[in-house]
Amino acid sequence: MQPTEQPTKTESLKVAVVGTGYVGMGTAVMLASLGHQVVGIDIDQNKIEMLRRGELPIYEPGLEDLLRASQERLRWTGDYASAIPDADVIFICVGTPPLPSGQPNLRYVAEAAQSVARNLNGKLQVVVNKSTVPVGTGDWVSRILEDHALDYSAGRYVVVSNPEFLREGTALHDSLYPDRIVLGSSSPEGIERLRQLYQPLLEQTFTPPEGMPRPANYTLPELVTTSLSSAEMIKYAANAFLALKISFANEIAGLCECVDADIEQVTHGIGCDQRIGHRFLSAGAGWGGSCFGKDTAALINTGSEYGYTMPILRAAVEVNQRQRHLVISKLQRHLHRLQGKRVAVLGMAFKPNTDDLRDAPAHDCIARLMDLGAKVTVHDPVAMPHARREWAHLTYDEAPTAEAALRGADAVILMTEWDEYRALDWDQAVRTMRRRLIIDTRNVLQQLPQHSTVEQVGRTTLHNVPGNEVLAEALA
Ligand SMILES: NC(=O)c1ccc[n+]([C@@H]2O[C@H](COP(=O)([O-])OP(=O)(O)OC[C@H]3O[C@@H](n4cnc5c(N)ncnc54)[C@H](O)[C@@H]3O)[C@@H](O)[C@H]2O)c1
Ligand SMILES: O=c1ccn([C@@H]2O[C@H](COP(=O)(O)OP(=O)(O)O[C@H]3O[C@H](CO)[C@@H](O)[C@H](O)[C@H]3O)[C@@H](O)[C@H]2O)c(=O)[nH]1
Repeated sequence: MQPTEQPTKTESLKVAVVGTGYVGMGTAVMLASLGHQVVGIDIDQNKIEMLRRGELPIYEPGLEDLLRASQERLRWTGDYASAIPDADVIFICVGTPPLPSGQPNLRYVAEAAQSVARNLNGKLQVVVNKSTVPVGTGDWVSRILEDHALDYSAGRYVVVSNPEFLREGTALHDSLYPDRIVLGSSSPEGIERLRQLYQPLLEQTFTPPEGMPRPANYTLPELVTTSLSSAEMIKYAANAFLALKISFANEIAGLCECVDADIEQVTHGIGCDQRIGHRFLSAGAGWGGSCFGKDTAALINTGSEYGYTMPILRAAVEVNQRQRHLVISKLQRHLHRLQGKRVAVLGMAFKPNTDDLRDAPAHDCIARLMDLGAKVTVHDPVAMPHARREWAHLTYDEAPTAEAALRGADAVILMTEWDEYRALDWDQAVRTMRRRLIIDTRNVLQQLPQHSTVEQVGRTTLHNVPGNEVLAEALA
């Protein structure tokens, strides 16, 4: 490493981001917002065309405006040769979806690394792995670079693991205001270059983009530097712990239902202990999304490779599966046989503010309702078009609004806590239902609609306001 090759502290760096999914988009827009010159690369030409038009291929509130605002420092391409040779730092942000075995599919990482390798420029370039990958993958990526670089000279490029902790729906916010930045590498030069890249974040010297102010109580992020393998492990351990925390709340919620305690009161009470904290203790239909299921499976699988069992993590997964089934049990408790019953499902995305359907609890719920012969009507504020493609194997009717979904229904299952559903005039909406039964799997409803029965998670009370004859009949 020649000292002259290291960009100066204040210099804006040239960055290539490989993969323009949630993480690639978040990373690219964040780095452009910090003043770096960024090129995003994807093999999906449709995505590139959309991005060039200033349109987002993903749903993320507020991101489209910020994408347009940083347009002059951002460009998009499908051509590695036009992006990699110039880059000081290259981020690999491609998907690592689960294989049936639980192992993540590393095919996209391998292909991306090979394409990067063929376009390296022979000077010091830092290849950063941001995809979530099993421990040891960073070393493997180094070998791929060695094997495929046209002009390999040892030490000219280095690999750093920089795991990503953003959440979907708040990708850019989480990228700009992180709790920590983890950098794992055996290369001091690699760490130093990334420290320079992230300097505006670490010291919060950038001007917050419009519409995304710095949170009032925000404290500067910690820079955590580790070995490559520790950084890779930090990512999995963090997700596993969060999943575990939710599963723990769900397990306690089930017991609350047995003993007539209220999970909302219980989690508030335990969360006040700063050692525990309030976050990620919301009981509900269980966790889903593209990460928790995939990453817990991958960690358990890594354990198996070493003959090491992970009983706590296995239990967290088991509790999560049970939680999804409980939704239907609650419905059956009231409606018994579901054959021919009309059930409205509000919310398909795995959580609000995203159209991502990966491992969404709503999927299992709809599939089970279909198996049991129920007629399903769904509504989601943004995910329905996506579901037409992704969930073509499921049979359901779409409703244009939540109110329309409830009309004539024997029950409604609130699966995703979109604000729109919180704001719904429930009193009015339930009047159009055949039976006023609400399965609120996210404990959203604060006030009970008139003459209705509301089942929540971790709360035993059956809210049956007298006067609803149809409901009384159904319960008889
Ligand atoms: N989604 C999240 O919230 C999140 C958060 C933290 C970490 N992660 C991890 O980050 C990684 C990416 O996740 P994501 O949700 O952004 O994935 P994604 O599936 O949304 O996007 C991946 C993108 O990579 C592109 N791609 C695939 N192979 C390519 C190649 N050879 N060259 C260029 N582009 C290629 C795809 O076309 C796609 O656009 C995963 O490992 C994931 O576990 C995801
Ligand atoms: O108290 C809670 C919090 C979340 N969830 C559910 O947990 C899942 C995941 O939610 P969240 O963590 O907000 O979404 P993701 O975008 O999947 O983000 C997780 O996964 C990412 C990918 O690895 C990480 O980067 C993030 O740090 C990690 O929070 C969703 O189904 C939520 O409904 C609950 O049931 N209860």
